[in-house]
Amino acid sequence: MATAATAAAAAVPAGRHQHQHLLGLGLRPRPYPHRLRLRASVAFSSSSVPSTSSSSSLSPPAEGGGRLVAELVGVFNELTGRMGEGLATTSSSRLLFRALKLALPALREGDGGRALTRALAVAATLADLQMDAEVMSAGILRKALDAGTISMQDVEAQIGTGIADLLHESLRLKVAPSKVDVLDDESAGALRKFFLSYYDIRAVILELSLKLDTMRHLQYLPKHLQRIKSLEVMKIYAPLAHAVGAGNLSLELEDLSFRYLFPQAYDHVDQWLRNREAECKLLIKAYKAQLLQALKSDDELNKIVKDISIEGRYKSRFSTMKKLVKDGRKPEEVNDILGLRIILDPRCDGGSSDWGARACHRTHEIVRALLKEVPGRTKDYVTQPKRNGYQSLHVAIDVSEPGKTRPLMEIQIRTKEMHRIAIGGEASHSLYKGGLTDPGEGKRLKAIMLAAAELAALRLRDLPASDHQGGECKNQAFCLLDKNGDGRISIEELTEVMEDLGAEGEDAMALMHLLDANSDGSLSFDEFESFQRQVELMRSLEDRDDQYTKILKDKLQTIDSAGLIHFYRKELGDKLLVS
Ligand SMILES: Nc1nc2c(ncn2[C@@H]2O[C@H](COP(=O)(O)OP(=O)(O)OP(=O)(O)O)[C@@H](O)[C@H]2O)c(=O)[nH]1
Ligand SMILES: Nc1ncnc2c1ncn2[C@@H]1O[C@H](COP(=O)(O)OP(=O)(O)OP(=O)(O)O)[C@@H](O)[C@H]1O
Ligand SMILES: [Ca+2]
Ligand SMILES: [Ca+2]
Repeated sequence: MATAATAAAAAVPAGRHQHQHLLGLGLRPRPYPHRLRLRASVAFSSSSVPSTSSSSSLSPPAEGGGRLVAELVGVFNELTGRMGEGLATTSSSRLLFRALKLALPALREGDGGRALTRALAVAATLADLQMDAEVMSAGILRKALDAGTISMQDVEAQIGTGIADLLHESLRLKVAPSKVDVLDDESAGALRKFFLSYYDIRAVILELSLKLDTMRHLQYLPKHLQRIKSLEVMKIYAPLAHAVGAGNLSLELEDLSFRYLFPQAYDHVDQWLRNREAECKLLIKAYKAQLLQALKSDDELNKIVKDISIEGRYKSRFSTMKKLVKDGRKPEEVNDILGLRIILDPRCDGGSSDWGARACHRTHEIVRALLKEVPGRTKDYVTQPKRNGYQSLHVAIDVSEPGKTRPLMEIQIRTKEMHRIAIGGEASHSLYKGGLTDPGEGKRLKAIMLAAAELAALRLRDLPASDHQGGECKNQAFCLLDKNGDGRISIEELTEVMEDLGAEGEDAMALMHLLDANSDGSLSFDEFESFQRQVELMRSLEDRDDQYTKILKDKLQTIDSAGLIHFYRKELGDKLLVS
């Protein structure tokens, strides 16, 4: 309903500052298809140091070698902060630190300065996919290997055979598609199955992340290669990503290849979706908040469920295009451009499925009372499950206002158990969209993934333990630099890491001089932490500047069309308050 939408938009906690920086380094988890922006280097020009940071411990570190250490520490913190819970253990961090020390100097010069940024973005993609440090390190090292700046012997000697094996496996995968002459549906399907059956699943995921990197930089390749690579991605890698459960990665891969394969159609769909995107995303957020509040305050529903969550999404370019060509509908007739999914947790699971059905139907009543349901487009797969076992209740909602037509919104209502089946069971999304046809195959795939994860955990356990035996490490970067574990970073320890990074020995002296606030010739924990804070500050400043520019641009674009000027003012005002 028109007024409900506007009121709900205004009710969203708009000004809440979104800086959930991971260790303050300017990177926060972002869902695809947003690009990751990882800076390869930190700018330490004195002009970017804020006037408030004039104390000696916050003065800028030395150029050259100091900058390299700052970069190593910054990147290391950023990546470990991004890793899934429990994955950044001490031994896995050591591995990542070693890989970064080997790869950073090798990548810094490559590809006009882009090589390092790209390698780090690959590692960040892998972290978002919950991969461990071994796979992330392999991602970074693969980019250095591809650039020809390090050899497999370097990896084996300096990092270890576990990663070298993973890299060998990923290099074997890389050439597999070229062994198939004709990429028709049949051979593409066979190739996808081949990947899943014969390769370490972690190498498959690594290859997918590298493909995403290639696709994000396709503009640098000649046109014919753009087409060939896009076709490969569309036929093999995007469905493969669906099949391994990396749904968001798959959507971005699809959209990128769609863009290069069918530029005109892409432009058409892209423009249509882009024109509505900012407003629709705000509406998704607003309806989500409004619905959650209404559902949580309904007594009858509360008797049946103990928890309610809602997910929202805006439809991707390629997925929309498929709907348009399927039966020639217009974009405004596609009923799930905006999507919400309500997931209910009934108080009584188990035996009586009746609780789940009752919860879904009560939720449907509340939705109906609040929003404008499009007649004849409701599908109740809760009462009548699909043959594959899929259960969910779907309604289409008209979110237009007088004089302002908008795309339709789909609301899916399901219980946690129904959701589990839709995601991983026999009605799984990978079967529904990922090109797998046999349910048994889905199960086997899951088993392979679990086994691979277990193996990875074992391998990491076998790595030599940290030098800091026993004691808890409060700051992983500090502990890795303080090799002898005496609680201070000595000039010898600093020189060693700087030489590994390709800097001169004297640079270590210069950096020590800058950071050693009490001039006792070594870096204490506190001195190191203030250095780290400075690295973080630099990164977040750059990021914030970009962010403000973007916010302003977005807001100015949408203010007229959405008529939500007060909402924007409030949001923008609050954001600018944070300095
Ligand atoms: N995981 C999974 N999701 C499904 C399945 N069937 C439907 N869905 C989800 O439910 C949505 C709507 O499906 P339906 O209600 O069958 O509608 P449709 O025929 O695809 O779309 P319209 O013709 O536009 O109404 C899909 O877009 C999926 O998100 C299934 O078997 N498994
Ligand atoms: N109504 C919805 N609310 C929240 N998430 C949704 C909704 N519909 C789909 N999704 C999720 O969004 C992602 C992209 O789905 P997409 O819209 O491309 O396909 P789909 O809806 O699953 O299938 P179809 O192409 O048949 O519509 C998937 O992870 C899917 O589970
Ligand atoms: Ca859909
Ligand atoms: Ca020491």
